[in-house]
Amino acid sequence: MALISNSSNSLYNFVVKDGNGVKGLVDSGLSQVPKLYIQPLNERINKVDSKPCDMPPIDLSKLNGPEHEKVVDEIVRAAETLGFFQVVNHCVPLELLESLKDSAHTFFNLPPKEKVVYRKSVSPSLKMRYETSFAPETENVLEWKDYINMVYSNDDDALQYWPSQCKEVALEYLKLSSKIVREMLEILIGKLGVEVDESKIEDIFGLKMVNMNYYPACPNPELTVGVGRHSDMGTLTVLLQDGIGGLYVKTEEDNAHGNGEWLQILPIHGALVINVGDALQILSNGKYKSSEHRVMTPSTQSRVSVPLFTLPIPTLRIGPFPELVKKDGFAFYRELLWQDYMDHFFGNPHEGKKNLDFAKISFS
Ligand SMILES: O=C(O)CCC(=O)C(=O)O
Ligand SMILES: [Fe+2]
Repeated sequence: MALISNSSNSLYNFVVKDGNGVKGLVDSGLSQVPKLYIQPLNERINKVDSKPCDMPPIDLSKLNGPEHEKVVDEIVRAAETLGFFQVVNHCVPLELLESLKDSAHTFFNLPPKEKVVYRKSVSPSLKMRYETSFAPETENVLEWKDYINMVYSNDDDALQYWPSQCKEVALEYLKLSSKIVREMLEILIGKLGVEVDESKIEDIFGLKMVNMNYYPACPNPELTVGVGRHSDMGTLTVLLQDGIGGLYVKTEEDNAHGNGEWLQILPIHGALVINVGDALQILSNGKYKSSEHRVMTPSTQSRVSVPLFTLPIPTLRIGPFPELVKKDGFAFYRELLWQDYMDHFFGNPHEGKKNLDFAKISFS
């Protein structure tokens, strides 16, 4: 076991540079959270100030029956208000969801030397990265999370570069949950009343990546955050969370679901969480909401979650759909190259929905 001195610098090196992650820190026999992880008061998550989200999960199997229109309305309404909803009776088998959670635990329980080979600086491919926190180079306080990021380009690369502990299940999950994204996008874009051709829809969610997030149990969970306030950058995210809980979403002021409050997205066995990202908020000229969310650190058991992020392809120019701008009379967002938005997003620590300012048109 490595000895960690109290200096922030050597702690940073141990966790970030040497690739031991928060998991390595916890395994070193930590009884108190180091300063590097203590959040300022306004960023800490207080369970008492939040309530559970009471929106029932949406049954996707009903899209194929007489209640089709009702389910479509539920999806559209959820995307317009909270920007988050849960779905059940989807196409991803429950056994696959279980295997995904198991394989996430298996990967993060590997000894550090087997994980560090995937650090950005040494990984044989940028298609697989093992990281900790979100942007440790620019954050004053680190997030209590390790994760892997598996970017999809083709099956062969995925099977070559993604870790053996999870590559097959992650690939299967990516394919099946991409079908859900496609179906949701057809519904959501269809209801905007705009005509978008087939190839453009493909490009709008053509960049796909599966992450596995690992939040070790923390001795002082109330002082830390698992993930700080942020919105997802892309088009739609499909998220598998385990049964531990801790995902909180902020309602906008005067929202159907609350008034600037934090709601917990309670775990539902077999359900997947779907949420709108910044790209879809921009494309829909603000009609669909990319909500601010964050994750509380677990206290007794480690938590895992597995998001599929879908994003526009980097070479696509993204802006509100022209027919919508015509209908609305103005554009809330400028058109931009998607690669530029991604560079902006990854260059800054999490700070709520601030990234969207990069695309917003100022009316003052
Ligand atoms: O772990 C979770 O429940 C959510 C994680 C998340 O928001 C993200 O990875 O963007
Ligand atoms: Fe997120």
